[in-house]
Amino acid sequence: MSDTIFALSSGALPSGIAVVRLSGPAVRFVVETSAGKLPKPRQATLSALRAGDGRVIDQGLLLFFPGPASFTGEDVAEFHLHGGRAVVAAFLGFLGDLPGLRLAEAGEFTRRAFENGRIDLTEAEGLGDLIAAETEAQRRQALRLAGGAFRERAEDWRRRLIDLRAHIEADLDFSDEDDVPDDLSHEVGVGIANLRKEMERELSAGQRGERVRDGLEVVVLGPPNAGKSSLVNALAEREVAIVTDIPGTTRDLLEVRLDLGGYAVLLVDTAGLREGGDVIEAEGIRRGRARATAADLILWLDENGNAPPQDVLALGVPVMRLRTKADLAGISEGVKAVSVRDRTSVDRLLDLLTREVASRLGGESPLVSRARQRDCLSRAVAALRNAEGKALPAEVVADNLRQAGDALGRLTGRIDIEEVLGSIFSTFCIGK
Ligand SMILES: Nc1nc2c(c(=O)[nH]1)N(C=O)[C@@H](CNc1ccc(C(=O)N[C@@H](CCC(=O)O)C(=O)O)cc1)CN2
Ligand SMILES: Nc1nc2c(ncn2[C@@H]2O[C@H](COP(=O)(O)OP(=O)(O)OP(=O)(O)O)[C@@H](O)[C@H]2O)c(=O)[nH]1
Repeated sequence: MSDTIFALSSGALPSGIAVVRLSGPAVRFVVETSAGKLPKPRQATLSALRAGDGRVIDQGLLLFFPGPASFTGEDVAEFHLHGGRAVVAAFLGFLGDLPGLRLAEAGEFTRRAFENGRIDLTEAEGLGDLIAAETEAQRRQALRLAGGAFRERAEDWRRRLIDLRAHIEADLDFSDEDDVPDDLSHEVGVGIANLRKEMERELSAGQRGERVRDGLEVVVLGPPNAGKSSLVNALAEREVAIVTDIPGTTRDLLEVRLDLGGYAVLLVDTAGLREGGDVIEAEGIRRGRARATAADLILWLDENGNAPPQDVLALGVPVMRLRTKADLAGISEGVKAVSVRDRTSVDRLLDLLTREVASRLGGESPLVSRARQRDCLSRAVAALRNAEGKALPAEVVADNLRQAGDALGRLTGRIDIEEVLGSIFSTFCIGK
């Protein structure tokens, strides 16, 4: 029999209310011990909540969700206590002393929901993302995933794969007659190609999905003293980076998270690019370049409005050029100018960046939003491609369709994923 797990599911103490959640076979016993009796299922009930020795810990609301129609599929209870440290400590102490009860690990409630078939792995990932979401686009995307949009899609694909395999079986049965198989194999070929195209569309939308989830990476590059750190501070509206008039001040990479119009952006300040300087600075420059290689956008800053050097352009990353310290010189043509001494110019730049980010990441929330999902779907697509070759033996086609189905099975967690579960759920909060 599994343990009964419990955790403080609400946030930092003290708080107005604190929610302690439990799941498992001992829940009925715990509720009866603490509240005296089981309340009506799913109805908030006010009760004196007692410790094992009968002393009242708090007056709180209690909810009981009998399994299997609960979030985890097991009996679940929630105690809504006053969010004082001593209240919560006393209550958790009471629970910890009961036999068969232990504190939940990170994500363990959701893991049980998954293991009991209440949700699939993409929904679990969506719930994790929903709790981690910091921007509107992240929230929308996570809610769609948590609501089962990807699961439904994957289930539809899987049903169609099974149908196609059934057609092929029929094809094999007809193999001694010459007229029927042609029609069937044409139908099967079209079915496979359609599936593959739909999956490819989701994969390509998923590039956006991963950027929405992880944040679009914008790396600030430019010569020493160009005003990079000053601009990063101005964009972030706080003093995150050290600013001095000494060239070579910034040595390590500095990351700032921005919310631009509901999209997460990771702004990375780097060491000014130059020859010479000490080993620390040189390492900083190396890191800046390396980071820029994988960036989504480079902001190239130069106080004279000069273009970036060839090796920066050669990275193949889109570059936005900015002339800094615009308060010091006249208007320059062609290059956008900004001064941290002129808030209007910084706000204009923020608007410009927001439009750029929105145009890249906007649109309906994609289903694919992390590498694991992309890998599974890519494998399914690869298997379908292998099934599409001309004049392949039916057995080979069928085997590739089976492999595509297995890849979808790993996506939704239906098969063979024990080793990835730990890494997925360990990033969750305790109590989720
Ligand atoms: N107090 C509280 N608020 C919460 C949660 C919770 O567990 N407790 N949630 C937790 O994540 C979210 C809501 N999600 C939930 C999802 C499923 C079930 C549940 O019991 N499902 C049953 C019955 C559904 C029904 O009555 O229609 C089921 O799926 O069979 C409960 C909450 C957000 N807010
Ligand atoms: N007048 C004026 N001075 C600025 C502006 N932006 C930055 N500065 C000054 O330029 C100097 C260098 O600024 P930083 O932001 O440290 O430049 P950086 O590019 O990060 O420098 P490194 O770390 O050396 O690469 C500081 O003295 C800033 O106060 C601006 O818009 N106008």
